[in-house]
Amino acid sequence: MSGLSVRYGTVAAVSDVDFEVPDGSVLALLGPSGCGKSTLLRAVAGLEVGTGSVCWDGVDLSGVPVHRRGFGLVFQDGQLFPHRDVAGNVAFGLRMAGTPRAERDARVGELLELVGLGGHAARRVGELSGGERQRVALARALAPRPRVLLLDEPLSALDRALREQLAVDLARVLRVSGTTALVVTHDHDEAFTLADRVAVMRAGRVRQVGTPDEVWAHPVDDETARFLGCGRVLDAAELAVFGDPPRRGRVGLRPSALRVGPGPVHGEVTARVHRRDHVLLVVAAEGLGRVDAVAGIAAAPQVGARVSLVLDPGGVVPVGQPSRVSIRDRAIE
Ligand SMILES: Nc1ncnc2c1ncn2[C@@H]1O[C@H](COP(=O)(O)OP(=O)(O)OP(=O)(O)O)[C@@H](O)[C@H]1O
Repeated sequence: MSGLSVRYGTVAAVSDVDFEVPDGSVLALLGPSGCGKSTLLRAVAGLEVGTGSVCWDGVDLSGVPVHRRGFGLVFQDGQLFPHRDVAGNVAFGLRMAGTPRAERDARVGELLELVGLGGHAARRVGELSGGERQRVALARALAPRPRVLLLDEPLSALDRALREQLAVDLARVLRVSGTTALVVTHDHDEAFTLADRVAVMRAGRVRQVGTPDEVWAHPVDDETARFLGCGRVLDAAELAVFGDPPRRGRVGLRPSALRVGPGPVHGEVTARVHRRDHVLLVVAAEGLGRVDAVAGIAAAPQVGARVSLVLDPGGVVPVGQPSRVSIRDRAIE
């Protein structure tokens, strides 16, 4: 994509986006609701017309209609054909392409195995669970061996536990099949599970592109850090209350950066919520203001309790464009 922009009337849904998706890799478009992810995906598919260009292997696709791009699409709700069984759905693209029957049947069997639905070929799609339906939608999209698979929030209609399981399965299926894919999601855990690289979007623009580790270790600005789950972004110098040597620049505090324990900072618990394996507290901390902190479930303090906080340096991430000096320092290290 280069200089890709899409407008709806006065709304600039996508603005001047440039990036490449290397062959065989998975890129996640990650960002809050309304930031332009789906519009960008639809422009790649050819469903929206914008300015700038979308190229495949150096060839501009602007005159190429949706069905001739060779791209597969998977949407949030699968959109299966209700009157066909599972095999009939998966075989659809192959039948349209005139693939001979024996080859079609073999490919359908192979894909159902790949998505964990071996033995379900003859089931009616109306009898499938939401997770099974999305697996069928994925197998159907992969069957004609698309050049690129475009997935728009493929798991968001499912409940959380199923979503996590299916994200791991989907990541495996994409790797095993060597599929080049663009995945839209608003869930950073999902993006980090699925993708080799993540493009973080905000207000129509791509703010940061990198591997999950790079993006997670060094968000490019305060809003990106907050979006990725840093409960608080502050000047590094403010952490001097923990007795650390003063640091420079901005830092983000991940949810686990502060924990209840014998530390130098004191405060009062103003809210608490149970997570799976810990309790997340909101603490009005002296010298720091409102911060998140974690406590073990067994001894988690109640709202109103006085607590002390310990800083885990592993939960503190630098925020902002890496400076030239720090890049050189790192290279020297
Ligand atoms: N058909 C349309 N007509 C007018 N405005 C639109 C249309 N589709 C999207 N928009 C606007 O374009 C912007 C980007 O929308 P888009 O659906 O791409 O965002 P998104 O990041 O995919 O959001 P979500 O995660 O909620 O699906 C939003 O401001 C939205 O209101």
